[in-house]
Amino acid sequence: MTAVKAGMTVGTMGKQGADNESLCLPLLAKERIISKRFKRICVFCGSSSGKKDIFSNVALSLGRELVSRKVDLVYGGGSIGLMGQVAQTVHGGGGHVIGVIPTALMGKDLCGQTVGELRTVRDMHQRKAEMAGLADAFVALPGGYGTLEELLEVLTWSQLGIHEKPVGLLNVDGYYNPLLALFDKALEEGFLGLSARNIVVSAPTASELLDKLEAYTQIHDWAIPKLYWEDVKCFVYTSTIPTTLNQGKPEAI
Ligand SMILES: C/C(=C\CNc1ncnc2c1ncn2[C@@H]1O[C@H](COP(=O)(O)O)[C@@H](O)[C@H]1O)CO
Repeated sequence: MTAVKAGMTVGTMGKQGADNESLCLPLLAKERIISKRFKRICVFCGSSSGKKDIFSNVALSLGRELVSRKVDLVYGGGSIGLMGQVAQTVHGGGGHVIGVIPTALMGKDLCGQTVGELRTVRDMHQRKAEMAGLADAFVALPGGYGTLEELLEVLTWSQLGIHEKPVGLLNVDGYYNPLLALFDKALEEGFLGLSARNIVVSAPTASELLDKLEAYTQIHDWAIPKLYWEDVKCFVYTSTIPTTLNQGKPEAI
């Protein structure tokens, strides 16, 4: 049997085989769509909800989309703002949620009531390494400094060849247009190469963005020898952080 294709369903493949796509199509609306590529996606997003309803609406739709594609959520562990809305939607829909939170941010006053599996880490650096190592792709919803910092780090690491995981901007109501314009300016002024500019995938809706991320392949115009990055452990990853589920035993990812 060939690989599962985007939009193909497990039930469909079982009944008819993967090669007959035309017979599969009528079943798409009824059955769950399975992501062929991603087991977990890391979502960076605001610890606030923003002023417009559309930010929350798209956060909820991203959560539902992850559930329907059977993709687990990795995120910053808080239950406040858009972070909480995505996490509660995935958890409430039966999806698996992994929150990664520094000890200092734990506690209901700062991060709210968390859902799913919680991994506590030392600091913000360890958190980003943990989140990045766990995920197969990254999505940034609207957010502030924290979101932008997380986004720019995974973009930079992709540019340097440390990982090849797709990175997507959920450009809700044009929120990221100024940042995309700045990336275009950086390309125009010679601070970004074309292949680096093309790392950024963006779309206005969750389903469109996830479809684009599924189809993404990275094109390098130059290569850094892999060996050079051997010491960067976080993308070649085995977690040893005690979790609420493994009760302190190291867990191979
Ligand atoms: C100090 C404040 C809230 C702290 N609560 C947070 N809980 C969990 N994770 C957080 C929190 N604040 C930031 N993060 C991480 O950064 C991203 C959101 O930051 P933004 O500045 O709101 O965009 C998010 O992805 C988290 O990983 C009160 O300000």
